[in-house]
Amino acid sequence: MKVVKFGGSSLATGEQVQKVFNIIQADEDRKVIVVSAPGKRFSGDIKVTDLLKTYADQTIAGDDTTNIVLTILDRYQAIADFFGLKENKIIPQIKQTLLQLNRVHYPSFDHLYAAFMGHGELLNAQLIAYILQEIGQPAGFISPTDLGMIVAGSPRAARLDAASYERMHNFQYNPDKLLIVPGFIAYTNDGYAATFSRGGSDITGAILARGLQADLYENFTDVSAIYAVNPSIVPHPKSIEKMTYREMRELSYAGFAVFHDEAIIPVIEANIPINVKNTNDPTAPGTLIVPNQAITPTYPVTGIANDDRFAALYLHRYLLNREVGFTLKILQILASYNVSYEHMPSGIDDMTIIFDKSQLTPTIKAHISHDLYQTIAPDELEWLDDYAIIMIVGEGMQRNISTLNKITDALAQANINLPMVNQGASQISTMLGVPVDQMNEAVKVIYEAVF
Ligand SMILES: Nc1ncnc2c1ncn2[C@@H]1O[C@H](COP(=O)(O)OP(=O)(O)O)[C@@H](O)[C@H]1O
Ligand SMILES: N[C@@H](CC(=O)OP(=O)(O)O)C(=O)O
Repeated sequence: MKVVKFGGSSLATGEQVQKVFNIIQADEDRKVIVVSAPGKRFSGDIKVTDLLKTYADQTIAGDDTTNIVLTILDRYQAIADFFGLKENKIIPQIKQTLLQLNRVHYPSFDHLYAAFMGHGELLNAQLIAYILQEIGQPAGFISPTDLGMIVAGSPRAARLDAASYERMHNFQYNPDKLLIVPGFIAYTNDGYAATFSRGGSDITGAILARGLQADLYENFTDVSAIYAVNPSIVPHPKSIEKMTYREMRELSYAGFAVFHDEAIIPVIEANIPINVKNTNDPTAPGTLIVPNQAITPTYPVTGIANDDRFAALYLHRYLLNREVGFTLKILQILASYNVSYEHMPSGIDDMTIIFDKSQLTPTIKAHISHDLYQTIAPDELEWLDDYAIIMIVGEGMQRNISTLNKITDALAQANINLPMVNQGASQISTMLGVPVDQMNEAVKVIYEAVF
């Protein structure tokens, strides 16, 4: 049995949904279908999830929401119209649900955002199940809760409740009927809606693949393979035919937006391969992501990812290495402001702490600086706001120490600053810190040097 996830780009229009139906019908092992909300139809378009965020913003602000509700409804209506469902029950039902969203009391704004934004997937799954039934394909909408999936934690970055897998294992599905499941949204034990982090339909698919014991997790998107580098930076890059879970996890963490980094974890635990495929070119083999030991690398480097969502704090103090508890004091300060860090490369007299910059407001940074001066009295403290990370990843790098030389030489020749180099403990990745304005150039230079 295969769990198959279709991303927002695969469900943006009626034409795209028709391609999805063709794919489902072409393989009878495709039984559990996880759907995202309708995505962008063209460059510059707005995803339904983002329209729902605007609806939530306007609701909180007490603004008139008539237009935004109609804009969202139009996206579903256009898909229904493509299938000729002029007189139907589903569109009025979708409208009712959308209008109802801002009449409910939510315990917090985060709960409100999760409920509004998660409805993009919920309504799309209901619409798709309805259309399939109308065209004579046995299919039914099913809520994640009814499959046994319960989440906890923050409403907009939910975590799976560990007991969910046991419930999912006991779920009996009818092999004659397709299950249409909304991605991204799930519910807590108290019945509140929560979502995974953005792009989280991939996570729903991975959890269901493990929970329902699938043989394969297919992830359909709008590219024919995962490329060795972001195709918007290097045109027509090399495709990756096969890669390991840990390569994918490192690359998706550092910017390969095509697959959510958290979505690797459930499938790793159950050893289920992932096949990333193209809805617009479904016979292309795509990229296969497999257990770590299942690959003999042919190239040292598999992929180069880049992301500019970071900020760094540079701290210098002589004899830092001699002071017991120095790092502990820093971490206590960060924890007191509820700030987590991503990486902390250090030397004998200095260290750099790298953060996801979405956590850092000017006030939080000022408080952290103040507390650090009071507690550890650094000789130098500097915030680097525009900090990008480039992650060079490959199982083959363990046996190829010359790769790093090639990269640093090429960057030096291109006059690119390299304030940080960090070799991951797994030895399959090297992380470089570069200024944001040199990131794209650095990625091109590295790609040329290693491929
Ligand atoms: N290394 C990469 N390989 C392939 N696609 C990439 C890569 N890095 C970024 N992308 C982008 O990821 C996009 C697909 O992800 P996403 O927009 O989340 O799709 P979906 O709508 O199917 O969920 C591609 O269109 C491409 O622009
Ligand atoms: N629709 C949600 C979840 C998701 O996974 O979407 P997509 O498949 O379009 O990346 C989001 O935009 O975050």
